[in-house]
Amino acid sequence: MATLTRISEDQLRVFLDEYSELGNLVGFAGIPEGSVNSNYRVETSAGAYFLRVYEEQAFEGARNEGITLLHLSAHGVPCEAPLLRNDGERTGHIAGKPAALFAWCAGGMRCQASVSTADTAQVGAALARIHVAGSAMAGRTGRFGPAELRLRLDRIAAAADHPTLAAEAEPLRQALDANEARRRSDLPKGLVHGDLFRDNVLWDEKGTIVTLLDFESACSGAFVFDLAVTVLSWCVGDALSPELARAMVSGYESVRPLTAEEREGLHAEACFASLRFAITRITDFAMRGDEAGPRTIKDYRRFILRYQSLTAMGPDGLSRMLFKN
Ligand SMILES: Nc1ncnc2c1ncn2[C@@H]1O[C@H](COP(=O)(O)OP(=O)(O)OP(=O)(O)O)[C@@H](O)[C@H]1O
Ligand SMILES: N[C@@H](CCO)C(=O)O
Repeated sequence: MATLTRISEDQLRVFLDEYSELGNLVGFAGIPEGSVNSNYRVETSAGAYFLRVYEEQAFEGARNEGITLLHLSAHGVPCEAPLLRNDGERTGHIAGKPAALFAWCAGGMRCQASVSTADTAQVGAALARIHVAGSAMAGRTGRFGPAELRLRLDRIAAAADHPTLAAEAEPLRQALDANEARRRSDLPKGLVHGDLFRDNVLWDEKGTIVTLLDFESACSGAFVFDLAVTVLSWCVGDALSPELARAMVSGYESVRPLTAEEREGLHAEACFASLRFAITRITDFAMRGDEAGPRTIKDYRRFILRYQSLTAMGPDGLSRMLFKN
């Protein structure tokens, strides 16, 4: 989340000493994007780097992200593994927190207005590549399952200083409970990214994906849940765009065709994804103060609207929108 952990130059020098061939430290600055971790751009005489200080994960969780990235990048997924340290690890510590250093990836993010069907097709195909490449990996259990979301709802309901937010808790809880009863348990599962939003994909000037970012939420889950997250984050301007969403699904299926069960299960997974992000945006953005300095605030109400529009559309409406047959 921007720069919750402030690091000193001395701490950074000690951290960088654990790597070879990084040259001398030239400068560093916090990055305002991101909601969870403290991120820095670090410049040395050898080049630019991205430093991620993990705010919500113990060392093993952070290390696991590095191992996942190493596996995926070796299997054709456009992503960067953290740099190798002198101790043979890819994760270390700074300011008492787990931390990893990545090559700085030049590339731009898409704003929603500029997203094209060619883009969503590419993102869909890249997501499917993660699913295919990660199918052999034993992903860890996710941190945003229904049980964890209910705990967050308890915190929201108890937020006496945020009465408007507290009032959102009960309807969200009822929606979550009703939707849980509809989710299929027989969907194909494996490693999912879990958070492939527009700010987690960098593009070059020719319109090709440079890298996928932020595998911190990567875990074991239903592939079609991940597809639902990605459709909802890339294909909604004022409303879900049939063209963008169809292109994303067909890009996905060009690499990994969906099963009949996945097509049927997509609506309940999309509703769950909408509730997941509505709830975490309340706890991670709306309920947080400005202790992390300037940062992007993401509006939870946009995901409540997505949930309402999916409910109005129903499973058949979503299928008609996404699938030709
Ligand atoms: N290797 C990299 N090179 C260049 N920029 C990067 C790199 N990794 C991340 N960034 C930039 O930093 C931003 C925040 O990174 P990231 O998404 O990993 O943070 P986060 O705190 O986990 O945020 P969130 O979970 O909200 O996506 C990205 O949106 C991107 O702009
Ligand atoms: N990508 C998430 C934040 C990090 O999980 C969101 O847009 O709510």
